[in-house]
Amino acid sequence: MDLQELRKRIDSLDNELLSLLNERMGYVKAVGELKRSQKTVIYRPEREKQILDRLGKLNDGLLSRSAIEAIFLEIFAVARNLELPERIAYLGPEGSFTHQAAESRFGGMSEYLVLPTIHSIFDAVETGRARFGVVPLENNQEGMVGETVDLLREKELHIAAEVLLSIHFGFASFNDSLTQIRRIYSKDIAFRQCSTFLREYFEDNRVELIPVESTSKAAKLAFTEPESAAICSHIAARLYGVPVLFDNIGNSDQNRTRFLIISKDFQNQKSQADKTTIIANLPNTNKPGVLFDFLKDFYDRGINLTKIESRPLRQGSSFRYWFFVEFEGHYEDGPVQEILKKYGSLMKVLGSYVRIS
Ligand SMILES: C=C(O[C@@H]1C=C(C(=O)O)C=C[C@H]1O)C(=O)O
Repeated sequence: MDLQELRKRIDSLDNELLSLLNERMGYVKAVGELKRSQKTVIYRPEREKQILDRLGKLNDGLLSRSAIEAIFLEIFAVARNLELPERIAYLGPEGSFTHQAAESRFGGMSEYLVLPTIHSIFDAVETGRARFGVVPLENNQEGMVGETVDLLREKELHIAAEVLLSIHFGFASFNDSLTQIRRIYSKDIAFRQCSTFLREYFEDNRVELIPVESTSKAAKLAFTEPESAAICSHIAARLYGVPVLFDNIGNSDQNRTRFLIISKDFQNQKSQADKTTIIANLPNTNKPGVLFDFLKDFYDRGINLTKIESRPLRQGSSFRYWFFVEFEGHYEDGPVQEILKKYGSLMKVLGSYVRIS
């Protein structure tokens, strides 16, 4: 087949794809109307996961699983926008890893609200300025983002979904010679994650490491200030046009961050593989074994705990704690319900959502 013929066939398939996509959107619109009349939520991550799993199994062509996901996640995002355009708030500025996480789920066409702090994202979702918020929860090298965890306990919001993102840092600057650099901007967590690189290249040195709220703000500062550099995402360096001098400078190339999509709603149905997040205020007794008993409740029911983290209660000058707990399963599962009933109001369920591995 010559080029002309190949392109003719591609054109004809594109025509079919377009008409099929429009037909699909017709059904999506009808689903949207049903949801509106039943006052249920638009975003159903568990249904999207089911579609991706089914297509992944069905697929025997040239497309990889991640290619199918990329294409269909964009189709879902466009579909949801057609059902009801929903604004999404994320931790900015543009080009942050949180931006990347938000786009991976809500696509390039959604309306985004870019906010400067995690707190402001919770506020935007709480007041309805945004339907969803995207916030970082934990990094697999550094642990939890305290502000997110504490706000999850404080506010009446829920977790709709989780997103996992590989974090690759670059070193960006207009100065080609490292000796000209006096200041390096980044998030404090990123300085720690790139400590080996910093020690190796700025060992003797007189550089100042200046923490800022986000790595994209760091890129912006590296763009405006001479004698400066940023440790930031590629997407941020590109956004501000700062050349990346060294790529992938993290101590570990297994560096991943887990983000949460928060919303007011709490309606995810069960999928094949769910995770549940709860806040556990354990009974305030001085008796030994309170935490042990709680953990045993999970062990006895064969529920796999995936995380337990203590956080300070901040009650006077005491050293007392509450627990951020995650486990496999849905909050409606019988054994989970037994535990929740046993502890009553001491437990707060933040959400059950599709587990991403
Ligand atoms: C159409 C729906 O709404 C949204 C869009 C989906 C889609 O495009 O297939 C799937 C789930 C929802 O996030 C639905 O719930 O079925």
